[in-house]
Amino acid sequence: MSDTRPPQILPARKPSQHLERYSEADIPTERGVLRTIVFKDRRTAREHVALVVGEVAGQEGVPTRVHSECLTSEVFGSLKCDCRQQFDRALDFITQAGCGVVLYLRQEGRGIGLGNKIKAYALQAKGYDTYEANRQLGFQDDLRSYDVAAEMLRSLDVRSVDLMTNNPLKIAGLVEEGIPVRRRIPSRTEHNPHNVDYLKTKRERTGHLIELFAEEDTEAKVG
Ligand SMILES: Nc1nc2c(ncn2[C@@H]2O[C@H](COP(=O)(O)OP(=O)(O)OP(=O)(O)O)[C@@H](O)[C@H]2O)c(=O)[nH]1
Ligand SMILES: [Zn+2]
Repeated sequence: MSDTRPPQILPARKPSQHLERYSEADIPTERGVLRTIVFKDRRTAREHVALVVGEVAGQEGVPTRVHSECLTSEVFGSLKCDCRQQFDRALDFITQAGCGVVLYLRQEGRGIGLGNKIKAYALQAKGYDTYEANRQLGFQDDLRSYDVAAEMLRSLDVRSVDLMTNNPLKIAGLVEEGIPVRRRIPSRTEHNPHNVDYLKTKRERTGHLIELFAEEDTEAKVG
């Protein structure tokens, strides 16, 4: 039977006046070479980064992670969240596939900033969960937006993405900004005594599609 639905017309988008593609270079890393492209947001002066492997321009279904900065886990080794694991998994994936993009967005603490995230952690130590702590500080649960990510992907001429995430709101956010998401690649997360409540809260309150694995499971599988 023929499809009688009208063709889907996507709104024409003007090139961004806010985002400048500022600099790029190849960086050798322990996983291989990452093409590193820095974008500057003129509104906020924030520098966002695209890490690119292989040829992504004009491609459909490019393996992509849209990652939000988490200094505490990525640099300090905090066990309170799963951000570093997700970031490492994404870099593993694109370097092993020989193709893909990891966007590193400077929206620390789901957009509230580092200082406020640490205030939220202090409240969590008193028993508030991750979202209640944000509310206590006068913030919404999640202040992130995906317009910058969409602009970066358009600048790279990525046509559609296979998105590495467990967060349905992230998929919806990108689609809303005009980036077709062909499918979701689940991001495996191991829990520990410090992050298990955080992960369960994300699953219950914002519908994160998290399958919880104990660290021992992974060790058993890897070992
Ligand atoms: N405000 C606040 N931010 C947190 C907390 N724990 C982690 N974050 C931040 O949450 C963000 C996590 O972002 P993502 O890695 O994109 O994770 P996500 O939205 O859960 O989705 P996926 O990882 O894609 O499944 C980072 O910016 C962290 O700094 C917390 O307890 N409070
Ligand atoms: Zn984190």
